[in-house]
Amino acid sequence: MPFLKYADAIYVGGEWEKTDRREAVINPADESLLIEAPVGSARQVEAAIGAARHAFDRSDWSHLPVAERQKILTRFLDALDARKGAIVDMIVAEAGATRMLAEFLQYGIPMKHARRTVELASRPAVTPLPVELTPNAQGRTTLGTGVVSREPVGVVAAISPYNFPFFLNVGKVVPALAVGCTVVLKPSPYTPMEALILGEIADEVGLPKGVLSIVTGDIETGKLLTTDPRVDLVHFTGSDKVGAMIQAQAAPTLKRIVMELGGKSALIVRSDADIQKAAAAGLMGFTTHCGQGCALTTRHLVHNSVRPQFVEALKGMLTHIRIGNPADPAVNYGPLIREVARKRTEDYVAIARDEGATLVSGGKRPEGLDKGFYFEPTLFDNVKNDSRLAQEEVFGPIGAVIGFDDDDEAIALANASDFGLSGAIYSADAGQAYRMALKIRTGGVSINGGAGTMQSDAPFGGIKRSGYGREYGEDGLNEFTYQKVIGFHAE
Ligand SMILES: NC(=O)c1ccc[n+]([C@@H]2O[C@H](COP(=O)([O-])OP(=O)(O)OC[C@H]3O[C@@H](n4cnc5c(N)ncnc54)[C@H](O)[C@@H]3O)[C@@H](O)[C@H]2O)c1
Ligand SMILES: C[N+](C)(C)CC=O
Repeated sequence: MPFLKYADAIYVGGEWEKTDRREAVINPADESLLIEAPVGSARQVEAAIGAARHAFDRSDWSHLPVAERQKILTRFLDALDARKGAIVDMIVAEAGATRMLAEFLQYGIPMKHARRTVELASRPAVTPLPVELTPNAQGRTTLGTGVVSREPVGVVAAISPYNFPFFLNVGKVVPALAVGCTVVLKPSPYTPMEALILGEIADEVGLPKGVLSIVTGDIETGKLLTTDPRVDLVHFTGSDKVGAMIQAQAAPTLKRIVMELGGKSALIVRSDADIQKAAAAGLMGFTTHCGQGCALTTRHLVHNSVRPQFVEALKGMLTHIRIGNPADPAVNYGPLIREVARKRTEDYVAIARDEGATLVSGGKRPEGLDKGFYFEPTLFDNVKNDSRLAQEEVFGPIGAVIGFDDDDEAIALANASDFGLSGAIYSADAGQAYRMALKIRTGGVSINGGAGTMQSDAPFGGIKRSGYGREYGEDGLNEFTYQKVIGFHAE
């Protein structure tokens, strides 16, 4: 399938450069070869950083009037929309997302966020300080005032994971460029195409050379980007384990970092909840993208009085799952990304059984699907919150049902996690759900199916091992800036 114009080259400083190394990228649905993707060399990665540094320091991008950057970025987003069909096909083939997920969540939402980000870039970048009268050394009063100016932080190394590749690449590149930063983007080696296509679009719309480079590779490329003194900010999305490595790698050069990491979020179902709606949310919480979502609610905390109904309802809904090749529009549940992820999920089934949890449904490779990295949606009941299944991020399709007896216990269980990314509450008493949401230590909580952090103006991010910093909305934009005070003096 000819997804890319330059499938054998990476985008360095505005030029397409062939690489010495190539690595196979396979389709997780059938293990077929998609492309022999280019892998950047250390020299090429260093050249991309150099080009970004030069483009930033020359200042013609960061000092452009914001309206000019907005025009270029709107052309950039329009050009992406013109290739939407091909990009959606790419996400289906490379990330294994079902067609519907690829179209609406993996493509549609980030494009909506990106257009809003471009609009928000014209927020006032300079705000006045109030006038202040201060006695000086001679006892005379001086007039203190000035402005606070938001400046682009500089060169950004954007590092993204495989599960929502287009979403997260666009979510890093667009706000960084909108405020005047320059960017070197490194995607996951499993999903390089959703990044390389951004280079083609940059070329097409005439983004100045060096403002955006796309380099490919894995750990070595990532290490170069996070240790090079010419990089000012690392904007990382991925696992907490790699996040911790990056924090250490970036420490000697004291880089700023934004970390969007993993989660083990709780769905709380109160006794007065609409059980059908809560079970539908529970289903989405571990089956969406085969469980490969950071903000999914994989821990289902259910009031013991309604737990049997919840589990039954969920079990019934699982019968509507159509597993198969996600390119087929009738399929609503695809594969995991690689065999290592499939095997890890299988291992957690064994761990959960050893821990005494009750297997309700799933637990193995689906029959008749021997090629591809498929795993049945798997539900466990009677899970203990301090078990490994409840505490560790599986990043595969396993839901864990845990009982509780009152709201305080539900809040305590939700918070008894090293992660703190998202959460959800179902209850007929929205006021009580809101009071509970205020006590839950995560970056966001959705009540009765509210859009929560998936809105374009809502800051997205976590606390604890889910990371720090925010994406999207004004706070997301501000992560790519620093504040400078310019003071005036008048006698
Ligand atoms: N919070 C969020 O917004 C969010 C969104 C999507 C995924 N995630 C998380 O991402 C993880 C799944 O994605 P993954 O398996 O691709 O993550 P990962 O952490 O294994 O890899 C992420 C990226 O880091 C790179 N990398 C690996 N080692 C590196 C190093 N030492 N230095 C620099 N870069 C390095 C990888 O090549 C990849 O591009 C899950 O934990 C998931 O929760 C978080
Ligand atoms: C990108 N997002 C937040 C939709 C899903 C994370 O894996």
